Amino acid sequence: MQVAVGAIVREDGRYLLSRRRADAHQGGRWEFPGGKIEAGETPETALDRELYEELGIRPLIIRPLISIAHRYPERHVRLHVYRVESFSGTPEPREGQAFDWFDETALCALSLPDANRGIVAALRLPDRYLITPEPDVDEARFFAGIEAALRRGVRLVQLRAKSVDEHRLRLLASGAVDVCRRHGARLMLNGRPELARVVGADGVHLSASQLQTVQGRLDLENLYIAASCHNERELVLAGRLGVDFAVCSPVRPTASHPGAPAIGWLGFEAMCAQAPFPVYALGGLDTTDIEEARRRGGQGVAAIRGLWEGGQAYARHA
Ligand SMILES: Nc1nc2c([nH]c(=O)n2[C@@H]2O[C@H](COP(=O)(O)OP(=O)(O)OP(=O)(O)O)[C@@H](O)[C@H]2O)c(=O)[nH]1
Ligand SMILES: [Mg+2]
Repeated sequence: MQVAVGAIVREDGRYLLSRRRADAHQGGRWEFPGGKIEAGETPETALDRELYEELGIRPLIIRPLISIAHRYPERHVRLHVYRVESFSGTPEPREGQAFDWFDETALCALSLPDANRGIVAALRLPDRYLITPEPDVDEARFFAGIEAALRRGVRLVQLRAKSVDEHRLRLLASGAVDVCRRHGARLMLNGRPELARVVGADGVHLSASQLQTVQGRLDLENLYIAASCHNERELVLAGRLGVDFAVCSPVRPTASHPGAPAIGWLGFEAMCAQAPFPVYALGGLDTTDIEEARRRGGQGVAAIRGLWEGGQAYARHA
C-alpha cells in the first residue's frame, strides 16, 4: 500500500500529529497526517487531498523527506514522507480525530506506528555529516578545524581516528565532545560504544566490519547508532541492528579509499529506497551535492575533505 504522509511544521518548530482512531490499523497511536495514494494520484496530489480531507488545510511548500517501506504483519506499506513547510488554512479535526503540536522532545516520547522511527530520525538530522580527517600530531589545529566547520553550520560530526591508540582516542573524543557541545552539535564516535558513553558522545558510528560482528538489536539507550554501508547486504545488517542512520559509499571514487568500486548516484538511490532510516551519501562529495543526494532519496552528504576547511591541505591522509 502506497501512502502519502506530511510532517507539518509550524514556525516554532513544532510538528502536527493526529491520533489514529482506536479501531484503525495501528489504532490509538499518533501519526503524521496522510493516507493512501489512490489510482491516478502522485504522492504530492494525494498528500494535498488527504491534508484537506483530514485537516482542512492546503500544503503550499513541501519537500521530500524520506521514503520508508515497512512490513506490518497484516500489510506492507510504503510511506512517501514530505516535510510541509507552509500551508494555508487553520488545521481542524475534520474526522473527529485528536491532534496537537509537538516539539522534537515530545515527539520522541510519543507512541508512533513502527514504520515511523525513520521519519523522526530524518526530522532530527541535518543535511550534512562531517567526518574528521585523520588527526595529526597538532591537536590544537585538529580541534580548530572542527570548530571552523561548526562555525560554517555543521551540526553533526563523526570523530574518525583510526591511527591512534585507545588513550589518545579518548582524549581526542573528550575534546571533540566539548567543541561540539559549545556549538549545539552532536558528536558520533567511530569506535566502541563503551568509549562513546564514557566520553559523553551523542552516538556511536559502526564500521561495516563492526556491523558483521554484532548479533541482534543493539540497545544503547539514548545513544544514536550509525553505520557505514557499501552494499544492500550491509544495509540489511544495519536495519537488524536498529541503526538511526547510515552512510553509503563510495558514491564517487575517492582518494581515501582508492580501488573501492563506486556505487554512483543510481546505486545510492537504490540503497535509499531500501533503507527504512535516513542515509547520507559519501565519497568525493561536498555541499554542492546535497541537493542531488536529496533528490535521490537521501538525507544529505557526509564528507571528510568536502566539509573540512581548505579540505586538501589538512586531509592529505584522509
Ligand atoms: N497517515 C499515516 N499513516 C501511517 C503512518 N505510519 C504508518 O505506518 N502508517 C500506515 O499507513 C497506512 C495509511 O493509512 P491511513 O489509514 O491514514 O489511510 P487513509 O487516511 O486513506 O485512511 P482511510 O482508509 O481511513 O480513509 C496505515 O496502514 C497506517 O498504519 C503515519 O505516520 N501516518
Ligand atoms: Mg489517514
